[in-house]
Amino acid sequence: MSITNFAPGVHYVGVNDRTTELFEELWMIPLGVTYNSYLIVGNEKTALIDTVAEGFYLELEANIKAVLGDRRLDYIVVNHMEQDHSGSIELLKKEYPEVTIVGNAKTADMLNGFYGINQGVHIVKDGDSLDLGGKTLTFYMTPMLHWPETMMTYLTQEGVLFSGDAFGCFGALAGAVVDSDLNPGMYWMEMYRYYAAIVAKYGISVKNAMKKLAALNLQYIASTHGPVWHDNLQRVVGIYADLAEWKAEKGVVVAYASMHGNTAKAAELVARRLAEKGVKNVVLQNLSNNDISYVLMNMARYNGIIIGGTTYNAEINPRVALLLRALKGSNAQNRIVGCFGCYSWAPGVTKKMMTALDGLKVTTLEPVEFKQSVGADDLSSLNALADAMASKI
Ligand SMILES: Cc1cc2nc3c(=O)[nH]c(=O)nc-3n(C[C@H](O)[C@H](O)[C@H](O)COP(=O)(O)O)c2cc1C
Repeated sequence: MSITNFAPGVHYVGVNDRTTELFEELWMIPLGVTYNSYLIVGNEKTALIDTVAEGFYLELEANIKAVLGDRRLDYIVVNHMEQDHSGSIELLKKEYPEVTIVGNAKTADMLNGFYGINQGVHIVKDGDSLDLGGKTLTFYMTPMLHWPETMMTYLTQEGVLFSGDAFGCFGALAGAVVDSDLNPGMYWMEMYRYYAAIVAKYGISVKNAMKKLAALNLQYIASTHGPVWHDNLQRVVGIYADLAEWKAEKGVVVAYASMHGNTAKAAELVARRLAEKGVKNVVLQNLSNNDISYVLMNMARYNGIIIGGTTYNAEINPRVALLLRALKGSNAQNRIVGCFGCYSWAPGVTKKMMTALDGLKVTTLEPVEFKQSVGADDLSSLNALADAMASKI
């Protein structure tokens, strides 16, 4: 077998994207991203598991043909309809007009809605199988991971779980595909960041999927983004399980936005006090030059969060507001949360900040608000905030 033919009859035919700046036009991907696609060659039939973003079609087609030669492509299995995975279906149908697309009823609705495809679609439901001749694919519905139609496909004979976006991570591949053939070190934080940005809201769906698939004999987890996991399979499952429970290490993320330096100064003072109280994992992040996914990554990793914001035209600083919305949207829980804010003529920003997090299952600390710059009294309040955080995490 070769480095891309990682199990009998299982071929990696995906692509690297090292040119897109923002994944989903939202999240920075300086280490790139992969769009994974897998070709299963059975004794009678062949099946492609997910495709790639449209812009990478020609590379996918070449990868497929390098394996199939003139052989037919019989099925395209669609685990996830997001365009970075479904984007090449239309072009593949032109190349292989007899191909059947396999998905669930929700997939069929999206195939029609996004691409006008409503012929040659085979609908599957939970537990259905497809026999390729010596290769059996079984389909498990795993909705809201992270769209309604997401499902996973299990190849029984080789124990490969094609998991869709679940267990995925940012980071392009450098030649090797399976973790046994590479140093996985760069992918761990990219996995936290991917989860925090894309999956965090759906921790329940992660837990439901894990319960449903618990009895499967997993030799490989082949997601749509990042390496295929084999040697580190249990570690990857453990990371996703911990993140789904919002389990965290002891540490504090201090994230702030400052226009003219006063809030920034307060953030540095809070970080210093946390360190003086023995907190070793302190991360200080300026929201003006940190992609928000890196802040969310640290908030998924550590159990303490302190957010500093200025008043901006009677509202929360827009960058802080965005972070608060993302944190609320990810259904963050099991966290100790504090905030500090500043103003020049109208107090009240910290009340707005804490209200933005209403409903989250988090422990909140007494907020600190100061006028214009940090005075002696403000410093003791900021120290008290840091002391309270240090004692609770
Ligand atoms: C564009 C702009 C809008 C502001 N709007 C308000 C406001 O509506 N109410 C208020 O009390 N202060 C307002 N301020 C003042 C700041 O909130 C205040 O000076 C704060 O200390 C700024 O912190 P910084 O030095 O970290 O930027 C505004 C400042 C700027 C630059």
